[in-house]
Amino acid sequence: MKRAFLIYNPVAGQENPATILGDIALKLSEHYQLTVVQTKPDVQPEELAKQALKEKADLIIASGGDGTVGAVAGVLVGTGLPVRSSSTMLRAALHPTLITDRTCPSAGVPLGIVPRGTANAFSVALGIPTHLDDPTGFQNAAADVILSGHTKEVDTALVTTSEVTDYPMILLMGIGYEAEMCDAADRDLKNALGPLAYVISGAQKLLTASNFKATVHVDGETAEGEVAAITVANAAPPFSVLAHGHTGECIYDDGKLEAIGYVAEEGGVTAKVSNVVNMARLFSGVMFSDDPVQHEEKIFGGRYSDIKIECDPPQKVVLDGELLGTTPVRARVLPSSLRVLVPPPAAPTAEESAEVVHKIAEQEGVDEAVAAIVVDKLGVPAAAKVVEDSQQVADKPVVAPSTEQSR
Ligand SMILES: Nc1ncnc2c1ncn2[C@@H]1O[C@H](COP(=O)(O)OP(=O)(O)OP(=O)(O)O)[C@@H](O)[C@H]1O
Repeated sequence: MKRAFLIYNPVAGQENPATILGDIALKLSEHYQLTVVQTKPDVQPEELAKQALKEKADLIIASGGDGTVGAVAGVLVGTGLPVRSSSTMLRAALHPTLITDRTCPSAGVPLGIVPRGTANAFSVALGIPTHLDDPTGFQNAAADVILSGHTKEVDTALVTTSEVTDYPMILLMGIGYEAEMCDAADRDLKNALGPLAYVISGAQKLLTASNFKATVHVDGETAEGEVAAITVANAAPPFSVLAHGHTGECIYDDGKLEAIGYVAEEGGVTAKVSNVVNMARLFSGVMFSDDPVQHEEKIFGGRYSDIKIECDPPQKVVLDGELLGTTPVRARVLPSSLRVLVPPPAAPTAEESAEVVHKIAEQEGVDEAVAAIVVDKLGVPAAAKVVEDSQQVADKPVVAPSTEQSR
């Protein structure tokens, strides 16, 4: 029987861990030789995860908030072979400065997650069910994801501040307003209010928020400016609006980090109030509103693999919801470095299958019966991807060689 370790933080979230984890442990024990261990104020998840690896764990499950999940994930990053998949090798070849020894640590021992925290941002970003999705069926849903064995390789990053070197990041780091907000949302406030704690602490911080000068070095280029907040994100749930940048998408498996700065308006008290009100909406308002947030002119940023940020005056850095240290800070992406158990994709419906068969038949000029055999062999998702890729090639504007030459 394979060995699984369940590492849980008893003080995370608002629910009783025994109720949730008892059922899940029972279900997992039917398939794994399961060891359940609990974090303590002086026994951190990293230590327990390292011990589990020493004991030849085939699977490590983290249960708690993003702090616990991130700490266990950090130990699992790169537990596979130095360079594994062809895409990782390709990225290593394209970005030789990314990792100094020119190898990418690859995903190895898979990470299972039983989200029991306040925000569970990593689980939400990856589509892993949380108790907020389904309070009654949560135990079953969480165990089913783990038992499905379906994994996804995701990027992570290493973050270095004045105080720590190469600290693993799974979600995002915040500098400025967001860092102050997370720092102020303490355990008692989170216990009492849940996710609302971040909104309350955010509101408190609005009163004292101030702008700062930032110098940002990204993939060999440098930019400078006055900002109120900077976010560097690897993965982010939809409600972390700023982390999604101006593209509206934070992609956790593209080998890049989404860096985004909130540009502070020049001016006096009115401008400052307008800044902080906008930030409040960006960070928290969307949790309670369906209104789209208009933030296009307020932000700058892009996707990078290596980001260095210096601030004047130095700013707090919050990483994955916990205070990490102060600027200067550097974040480097580690592409495809963590394997996570996620829900398997939903089986395609009969209509979806028929549509793909129809498109392949049309595109390739073959009979639908022949197309159906191809779709059956490839599987519907892979066949749909073939159709999509050929469509993209067909849609690309073609520049005639004669036009090029005549310029
Ligand atoms: N047994 C324990 N007793 C007290 N504190 C603990 C214990 N185990 C872990 N911690 C602390 O819990 C924090 C991590 O909490 P975690 O992120 O898992 O949950 P959360 O704060 O409820 O969730 P979220 O990050 O979503 O707000 C760390 O600061 C860690 O030191």
